[in-house]
Amino acid sequence: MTTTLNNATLNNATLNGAALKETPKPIAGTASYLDDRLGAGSFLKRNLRKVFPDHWSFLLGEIALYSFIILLLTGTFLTFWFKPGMGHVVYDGPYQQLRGVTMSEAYASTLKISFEVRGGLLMRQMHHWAALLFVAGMMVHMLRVFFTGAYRKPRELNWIIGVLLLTLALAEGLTGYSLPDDLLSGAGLRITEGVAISLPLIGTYLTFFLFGGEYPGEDVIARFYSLHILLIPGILLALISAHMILMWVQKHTQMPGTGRSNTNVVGAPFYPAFMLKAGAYFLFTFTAIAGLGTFAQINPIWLFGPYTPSDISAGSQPDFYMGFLEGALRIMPAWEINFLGYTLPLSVLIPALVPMGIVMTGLALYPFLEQWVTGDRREHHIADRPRNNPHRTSIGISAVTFYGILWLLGANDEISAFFHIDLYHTTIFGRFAIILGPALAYAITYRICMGLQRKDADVMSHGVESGVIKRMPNGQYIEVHVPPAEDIADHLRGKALIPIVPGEADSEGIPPKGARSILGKARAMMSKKYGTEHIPLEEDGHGHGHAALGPGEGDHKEVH
Ligand code: HEM
Ligand code: HEM
Repeated sequence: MTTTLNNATLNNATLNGAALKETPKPIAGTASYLDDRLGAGSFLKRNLRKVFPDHWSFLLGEIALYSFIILLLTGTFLTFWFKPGMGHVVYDGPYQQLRGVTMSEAYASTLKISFEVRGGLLMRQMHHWAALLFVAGMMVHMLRVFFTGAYRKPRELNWIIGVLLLTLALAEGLTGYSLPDDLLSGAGLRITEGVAISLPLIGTYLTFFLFGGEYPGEDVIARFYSLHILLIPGILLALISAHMILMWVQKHTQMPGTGRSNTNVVGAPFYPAFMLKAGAYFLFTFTAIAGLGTFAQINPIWLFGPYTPSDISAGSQPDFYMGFLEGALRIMPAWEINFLGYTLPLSVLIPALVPMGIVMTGLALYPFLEQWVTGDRREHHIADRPRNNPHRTSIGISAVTFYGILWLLGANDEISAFFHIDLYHTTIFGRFAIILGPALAYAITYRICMGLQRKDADVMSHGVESGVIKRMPNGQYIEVHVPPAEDIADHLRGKALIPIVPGEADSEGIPPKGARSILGKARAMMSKKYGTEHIPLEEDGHGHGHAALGPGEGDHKEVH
C-alpha cells in the first residue's frame, strides 16, 4: 500500500475535521513512515477517530489498568534483587535489630531491597500500594458496570473476562504477599495451608504438592514466585488485552442523554481528546501511587520479623481484598463432622468455599440469570441509571453488604480492642449481621430507588421549583415550577422499561412454552416482580405553580 497517512488522510479521520487539521509534523511524519512499512494508514484512520463517551465513572476501569502497568514496572524492578529461596542465612545487613538472626533468603533479600538497594523501599512500597489500588479500582469498576447494567448483551463475555480478572488478581495478591516470608505473610500462608488441607479427598495431596512436603517445606516461596511473576501476570496481561479489544470492538456504553441512542455513540474522538485525557490520567494515577509509596509506610516487614511457624503476632490482618475470607473464618462456629470415617472441618471448609463461591459464581452468572428472568435478548448500549432497575440495584447492594460485613469481621479483634467490646460479642454480632444485613440493605435500597424514581417522575410531570413565589388574586401563594433543563430531561427520558416474560396464556388460550412447569411459574413470577416495579414518566411539558400556602395564610408572611 502506497497511500501515506498524510495530513489530508488524518483530517478525514476526525469527526469534525478540526481536531487533526493541525497535525504536528513529527506525528504526520511518523504516521507516514509506519504506513509505508506496515500499511497502518487505514487501521489508524478507522481507529483514531473512534468516539468515546464520557462519564466520570468510566475512569474507574482506567485506574485498574494504569495500576497494573505500574505493578509490572515496579515488580520487574523488584525481581532484580528478590531471591525466592527458603535456604537459611544469618542476617548481617545494616538493620541492627535483626543482626545475627537466622532467616530465609527471601526475607533477607526483601530486607536488602528495603535498606540497601537504592530506591528499593520506594519500589516495594509503590508495588504494594499499586496492588491495593489495582484490586480496589477493579472492584469499584465492576460495581459501576453492574449497577449500570453494562454487562448486558453484547458485553456478557467481557463481564466473564472481568470475573476471571478479579479472581486472578486475588491469587496474584496472595502469592505476592507471601513472597517476603515475614511473620505476617507466613500467617497468611498458614491459613492458605489450613484451607487447602481441609478440602475433602484432594486436600492432603494438594498441600504436599504446593509446599513440597510437610508445611512449611522448602519450596513454597519459589513456587509462589513463579506463579506471581510469570504465570498469573501473563494470563492477566492476555485477559486485560482481550478485555480492552472487546471493549473497543463492541464500543463503550453511554449514559442516557441528549441525542444518545442504542445505535450511536456521542463523545470525543480517541485522538486527540481521549488520548490526552488517558495520558494525563495515567500520570495522575502514577503520581498518587508514587506519593503513597513515598509518604505512607506499608508492610514494614522488618518490624514483623522472619517467619517461624510457631509464632503469630496480635492484630495480624491480610491485605484488604482477602479480608472477606478472613472474616468468614472468624465468624464460623467450630463445626466438624465425621463422614465415613473422614473428618470434615466445616469450620474451615464452609468459610473458605462458600463466600468465594457465592461471590464469584453469583457474579459470573448474574448477566445470564437476569436475561433468563426478563427474557431480554436485545442489545444494550445505553447504560441504566441504578434507580431505574431497583431490584438489580438492591441485589447489588445486598451483595456489597454481605461482602462488607465479612470484611469488617476480618478485623473483629481490632474492632473489639478499639471500641472495648468483648471479642465474642463482635463474633456473635457478625453471625446475625451476615444474615440480616443483606436483607435489610435490600429493603432500604429498594425504597430509595423507588423514591428516586418518583422524584424523577415528579420532575418530568411538574417541573422543578424555580424559587419564584407568586401571590394569586385570591391571596394564595404558589411557587412557580419550570420545566427541567433539556439535558436533564433527556437524561431522565433515557429510562428503559424492563421487559417481562409472558406468564399467562395468550388470547387463544395457548400458554407460553414451559410456562406450566414449576420453573416456568417461578420465572414468570420473578420476571413480573423484576420488571413491573417501575414508575412511568409522564411529561407535562410546562411548569406550573404549586400551592405553597393556603388563602389568607400567607398574607402576613414574608416569602423570599
Ligand atoms: C498484577 C498484579 C500484582 C499484584 C496484585 C502484586 C502484589 C504483590 C504484593 C502484595 C507483594 C508484597 C509486597 C511487599 O512485600 O510489600 C508483591 C511482591 C512482589 N511482587 Fe508483585 N504483584 C503483582 C504483579 C507483579 C509482577 C508483574 C511482578 C514481576 C514482574 C511482581 C514481582 C514481585 C516481587 C519480586 C515481589 C517480592 C518483593 C518484595 O516483597 O519486596 N509482582 N507483589
Ligand atoms: C484487571 C482488571 C480490569 C481492567 C484493567 C479493566 C479495564 C476496563 C476499562 C479501561 C474499561 C473501559 C472504561 C470503563 O468502563 O471503565 C472496561 C470496561 C468494561 N469492564 Fe473492565 N477492567 C477490569 C476488570 C473488570 C471486571 C472485574 C469486570 C466485571 C466483572 C469488568 C467488566 C467490564 C465491562 C462489562 C466493560 C464494558 C463496560 C461498558 O461498555 O460500559 N472489568 N474495563
